[in-house]
Amino acid sequence: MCTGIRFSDGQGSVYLARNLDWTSGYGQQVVLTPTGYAPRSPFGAVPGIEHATIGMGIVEEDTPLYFDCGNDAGLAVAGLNFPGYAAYAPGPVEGSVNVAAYEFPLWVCSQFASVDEVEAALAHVVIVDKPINDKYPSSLLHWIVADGERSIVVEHTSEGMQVFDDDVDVLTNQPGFAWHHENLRNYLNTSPEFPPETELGRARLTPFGSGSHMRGIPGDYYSPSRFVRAAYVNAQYPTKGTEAENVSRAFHTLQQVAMVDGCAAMGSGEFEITVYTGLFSSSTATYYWNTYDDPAIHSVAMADHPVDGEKLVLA
Ligand SMILES: C[C@H](CCC(=O)NCCS(=O)(=O)O)[C@H]1CC[C@H]2[C@@H]3[C@H](O)C[C@@H]4C[C@H](O)CC[C@]4(C)[C@H]3C[C@H](O)[C@]12C
Repeated sequence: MCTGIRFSDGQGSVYLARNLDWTSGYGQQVVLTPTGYAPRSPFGAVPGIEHATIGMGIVEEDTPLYFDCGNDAGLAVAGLNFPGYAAYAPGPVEGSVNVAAYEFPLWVCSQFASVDEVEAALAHVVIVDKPINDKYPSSLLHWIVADGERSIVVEHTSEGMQVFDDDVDVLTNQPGFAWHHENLRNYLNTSPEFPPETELGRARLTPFGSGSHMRGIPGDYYSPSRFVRAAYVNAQYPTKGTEAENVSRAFHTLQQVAMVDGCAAMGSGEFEITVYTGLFSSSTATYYWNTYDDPAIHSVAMADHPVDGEKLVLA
């Protein structure tokens, strides 16, 4: 499973963070796509790199396959599993902008500067089941796209393209975003408040301590439960101004929905873990991450490398 969250520093910067939950990694590393790089876009959706992009991914056929990334204009995107719902066009559709599923994050970050721009462009987009090669068939995903103002969720299903305003700035896995959003109405009773002394019959009852009104927030790893828990924590977290505070915020929030070895098996019997937690900060154009086995937070800033080169940079 995976969880993505977006928040801002209140000064126009975006922080987009995600847990990548799976049984093992794909050999992913931080990849910087500079503006001089010449993409090989199967249907021409990514003719060139307008915005330098940094994020976590792998490189195949000299092409960055991003799991999540952000750009020099303060726009970011993350892809999360959506099997059973995601459905892509079997081939390119004439008259549309045809984006191969694997290049969707690069298309977003290399071409656009804001969520509004992406949303407008999506009206003409078809996502195509065009794998990069035989080794990596198209993944069935949905995406959260975020900037300093807001986020949207992009789902391409048998109904076609659907775009949702994500007013809670969270995404997990199945079912679709609309279901998760409706499900939040089951948790209207939850709040961070400290309850007053209450009378029950002749008894006067006081809380054991803080957290009493959080009871009911689900604690398990199931996708609907992680959505509710991440939405609660992300919404209640106070706005923070500094980079250090916001990095801390992202990792603490995603720790709430991180998967621990041995607790949740997939159909194969293998256990899911949070392989890595990644964060893009537009405030400093920096990608931060840690892994299951190395919880120390590492970072690479765009400024650490030339952003106008021709070659992909593996940081
Ligand atoms: C497995 C990852 C999603 C994790 C997740 O959401 N798990 C949910 C588990 S469950 O179903 O809900 O149980 C996804 C996210 C991004 C994906 C990768 C990116 O899309 C980049 C390439 C795309 C290629 O087509 C396939 C390999 C790949 C390298 C993908 C492998 C895999 O599907 C990734 C790593």
